[in-house]
Amino acid sequence: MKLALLGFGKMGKTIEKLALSKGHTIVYKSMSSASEGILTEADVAIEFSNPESAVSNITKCFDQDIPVVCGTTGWLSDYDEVIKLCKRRNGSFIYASNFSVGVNLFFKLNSELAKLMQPWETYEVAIEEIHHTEKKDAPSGTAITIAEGIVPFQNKTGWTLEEASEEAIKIIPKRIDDVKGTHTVSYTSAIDTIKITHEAHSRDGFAKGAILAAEWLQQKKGVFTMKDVLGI
Ligand SMILES: NC(=O)C1=CN([C@@H]2O[C@H](COP(=O)(O)OP(=O)(O)OC[C@H]3O[C@@H](n4cnc5c(N)ncnc54)[C@H](O)[C@@H]3O)[C@@H](O)[C@H]2O)C=CC1
Ligand SMILES: O=C(O)C1=N[C@H](C(=O)O)C[C@H](O)C1
Repeated sequence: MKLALLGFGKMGKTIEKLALSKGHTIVYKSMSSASEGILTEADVAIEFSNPESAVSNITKCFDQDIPVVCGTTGWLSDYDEVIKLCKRRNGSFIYASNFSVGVNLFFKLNSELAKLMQPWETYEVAIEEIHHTEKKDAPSGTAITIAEGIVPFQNKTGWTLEEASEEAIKIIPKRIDDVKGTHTVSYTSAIDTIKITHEAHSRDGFAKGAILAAEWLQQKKGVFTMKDVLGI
């Protein structure tokens, strides 16, 4: 498969390494205004840039009829517009706040736990996310997806970075050195705490999942998620 990498930082470089080892080729790379290669030669584009650049990069791919796998977080206020555009252009698109298989299994576990905890009202749910100090957005996209998985079962309507309320789940973002990504969901009562944690040991899981999504998306039309890719 011929890949375009839109964004060539920590994730772009990890994806390049693992894609080459699977026999794929990189025909285009972009780092802000600088780019090398020809975008239209790509079978699929993988977009990991920053919250300000994601929408214009995705649009550029739709304009040139190139399927897009997007992992950039922090741009979701524009998600509905991007989906409408994808449908208008008959494009191909997958966004995931986290492409790692482990985190996608964790999302399922999180929803199951939220369902199990539903009748036990003395427990207060909270989410903690820890990432490296270069991370631009807070809370992490993954923490937002985790909150969305809890909301239907815990009589909440959303999340907050402030104090927890009747309606909102508290998310606590922490930034520490080179932490790759650790997410913990806790249910705390006066008596005890129940916790589940996913801890990424490297960026390889995110990159492998994004490549798997690109392989899956090639030749397909429409808007998909990692649930479609993994069949879970
Ligand atoms: N969905 C997932 O599984 C994961 C998502 N992420 C997200 O991916 C994004 C990138 O993460 P990192 O690679 O760690 O960041 P990074 O800061 O190391 O790399 C971003 C790169 O994008 C480049 N860039 C800036 N403007 C650009 C533009 N207009 N077009 C193309 N490239 C541009 C920068 O020069 C930089 O090299 C972040 O939003 C992060 O939260 C990170 C890891 C996993
Ligand atoms: O910026 C990162 O590094 C990560 N970002 C994603 C997020 O915001 O959830 C995924 C992963 O946790 C690493």
